[in-house]
Amino acid sequence: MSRVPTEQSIKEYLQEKHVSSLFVALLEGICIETPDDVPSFMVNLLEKNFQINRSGQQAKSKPKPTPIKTPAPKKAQAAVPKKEDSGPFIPTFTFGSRRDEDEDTPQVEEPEIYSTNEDNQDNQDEDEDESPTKLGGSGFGQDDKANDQLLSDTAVDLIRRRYSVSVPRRIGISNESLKVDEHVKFPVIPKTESERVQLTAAIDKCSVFKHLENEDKKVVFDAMAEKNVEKGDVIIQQGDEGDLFYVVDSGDCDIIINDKKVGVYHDGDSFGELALIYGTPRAATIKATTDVKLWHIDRTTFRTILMGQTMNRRKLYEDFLRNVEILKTIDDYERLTIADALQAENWTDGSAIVTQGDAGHSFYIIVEGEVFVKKDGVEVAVLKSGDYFGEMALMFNQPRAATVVADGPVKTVRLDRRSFKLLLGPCEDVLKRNTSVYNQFMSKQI
Ligand SMILES: Nc1ncnc2c1ncn2[C@@H]1O[C@@H]2COP(=O)(O)O[C@H]2[C@H]1O
Repeated sequence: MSRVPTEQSIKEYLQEKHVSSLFVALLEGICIETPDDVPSFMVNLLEKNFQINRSGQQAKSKPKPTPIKTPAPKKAQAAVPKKEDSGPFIPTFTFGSRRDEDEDTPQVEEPEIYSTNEDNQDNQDEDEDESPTKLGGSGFGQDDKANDQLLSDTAVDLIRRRYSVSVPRRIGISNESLKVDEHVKFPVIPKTESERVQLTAAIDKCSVFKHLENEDKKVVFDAMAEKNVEKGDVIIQQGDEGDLFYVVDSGDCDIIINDKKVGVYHDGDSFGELALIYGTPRAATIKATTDVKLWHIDRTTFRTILMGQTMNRRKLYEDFLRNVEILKTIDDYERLTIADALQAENWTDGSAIVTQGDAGHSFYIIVEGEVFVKKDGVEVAVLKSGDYFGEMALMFNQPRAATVVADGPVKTVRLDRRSFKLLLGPCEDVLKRNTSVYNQFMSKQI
C-alpha cells in the first residue's frame, strides 16, 4: 500500500524534481510565444527537456527549460557544427519578455517580439477589459475561471518581473543565485544634471538597453557610475576576475585576446558581460586607445536586470544566426552581439517592409515567411528565411532600390543603421560582392 504523502514529502519531491522550474519555463514560453496549440507546445517543450535528460548530458542536472520556437534555420541543422557545452558563450536560459524600441525608425510601429500588430491590438483590447467574466467563454467551470485568472495574473507578473524567479542553475552559468531578493538595494549613484543628460544619450546609443522596460531602465540608470580613463589605460585585463559591466560613452578601445587585437569598441558599445554571467575570468583585455569616458554597472544590477534578457536574446537567435549565410564568416562572439541588437517585427500579408525611393534606416533578415522584391513595379526576386535585404541603402547611402513586400505573414529581425555598420563591418565585403551580383542580374533584366 502506498503511503499518503505528507506536506513535507510533497514539498521535497517537488523540489527534487524541479517541478516549479518546469512550470515557470512552460508559462514563460507560452506567454512569449502565445502558441495557438498550447498543449502541443507544452508537449514539445517537455520533450526537449526529456531529450536533454535522456541523452545524459545533464544527468542529475536540473531541467533545462529550452526555448521552443527557434526561428526556422535556412539549412538543415545537422550541417552546422554544434558548439561545445563548456564554452563561455553558451547561452542557456529561459525566455523573457521585452518590448522592442527603436528611436531610429519611428515610422515603424514596434510590436512585442513575435506578435503581430493585430495581435498587439487584440491584447490591448483584452487588457483594457479585465473583467473576469471574459475568461469564461470556453465552458470552464467557476474554479477554472478563477484559476485561469490567477494563472494569467501570475504569468503577467512573472513576465513583468522576468528574472525575479529562481532559475535553475545550468552548465556554464555562474553558481550565484539569480533569485532577486525583494529587499535587494540597487545602488543609486548621484548624478548632476549634465551627467544625466550624457548618460541618457549613452544609454540611447547602446543596444543592450533598447529592450528594457522603463522601470528597469531607471534602475540601470541610477546604478551607473562614470569612469574616465586615459589613452593607454587597461580597463579590463584578460584573466582577471570581473565585477563590472561597461558602456562606452565616448572614445575608442581595443579588444585584445592573447596579445592579439581582435576588435575595437566605440561610443555606444558595451563589454564585460561574460565574467558576470558565467563567473569566468575576463576573456579579453580592453585597452583605451584614446581618452575614454565609460559608464559601469555593478554585478548585482547587471545580473538582475540585464543578464536574463541578454542571454535570452542570444539563445533565441543563436541557431538562427548561425545558419544565416551572410553571417557565416564572423565568429561566435560577434554573432551573439548581433543578437543583442536585433529588433523583431511581424508583417501581415501584403505589407511593404521597405519601399523603393524611401530613405533606408534598417537592415533586415527574414526569420520566417517569404517576401517578394519589386523594382519599378516588376517582381525581381523572392527571399525567404535566412535571406536578408535593406543593405544597399545603408552601405551606399542611397534611397531604397526596391520595394519588399510580405507574401503571407512574415517575421523579420532588423538592425538599425548604426548596429549594421558596427556589427556587420566584417561582412561588408561579402555584402558588396552580393550587391554587385544583384546589380549585374538587374542590368541583364532591364
Ligand atoms: N571575441 C571575444 N571573445 C570574448 N570576449 C570578447 C570578445 N570580443 C569582445 N569581448 C568582450 O571582452 C570582455 C572581457 O571581459 P568579459 O570576459 O567579462 O567579457 C568580454 C566581452 O564583453
